[in-house]
Amino acid sequence: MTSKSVLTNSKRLAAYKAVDNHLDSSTRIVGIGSGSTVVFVIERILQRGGLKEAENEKLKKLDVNNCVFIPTSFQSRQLIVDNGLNLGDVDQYPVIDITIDGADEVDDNLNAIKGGGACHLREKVVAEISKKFIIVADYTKESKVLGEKWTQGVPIEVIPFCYTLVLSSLKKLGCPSPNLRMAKAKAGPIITDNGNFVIDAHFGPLDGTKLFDNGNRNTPGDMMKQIKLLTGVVEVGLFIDMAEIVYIGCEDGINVKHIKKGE
Ligand SMILES: O=C[C@H](O)[C@H](O)[C@H](O)COP(=O)(O)O
Repeated sequence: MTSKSVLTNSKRLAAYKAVDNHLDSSTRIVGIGSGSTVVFVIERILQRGGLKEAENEKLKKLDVNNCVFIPTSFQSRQLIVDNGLNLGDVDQYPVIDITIDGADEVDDNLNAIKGGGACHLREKVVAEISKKFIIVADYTKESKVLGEKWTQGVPIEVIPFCYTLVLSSLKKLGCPSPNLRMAKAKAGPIITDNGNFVIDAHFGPLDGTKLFDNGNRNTPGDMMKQIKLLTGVVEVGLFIDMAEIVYIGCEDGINVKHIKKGE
């Protein structure tokens, strides 16, 4: 297997495991995260619903026609609609049974960096109203300290009018070179699903060794609060203490490990 297919396989393994362990006949309202790993969540849901063929497996059936799927981005909405699943929104379903989402980096305490695809605002809303929030990721995402592996920076959604102010506020907060995220096939910055910009701010490993004048430290939780308070910031891609369980597809292409709250 090439390293690319090992990676893809580990995403698939984690996604399948989460769907198999947590979606059953009582599941009704399902939040669908965004990104490349979530594609396999939908794939497994379709297999479990008998809408897509599964390889050599007798799968426990899922009554997908009785489920409603809540998207976290344009991409996840398309996944839901294109596959003929029932689409809902947070205003119709203010409480969600379970949400499965990807992450850019996850630590041992189940804190995560998200927003590599600029979807973290809606992802956070959906996660927050979910009774169960589950993360699925490949082995490259696991780390001891957030910021060790995802070095492109914490994604921060900002109001366009405020981006220069937020850039300078982030420098004052200790980020040497925050970047306005630029689009690849469009001139200028990327625009989120909410019409905003994204700034990526790398503060180094968020290991708690730095003490700010206000008594905060550079822990994921303190950084989340401090960044969120900056004028112009809409949402920060730090998900603190939100996930109940994280599934990580291993590099061997066979096993899936999990990290569970309280274990
Ligand atoms: O904004 C994007 C989301 O937070 C994704 O869930 C995250 O970037 C992980 O994506 P992927 O599964 O493609 O690594």
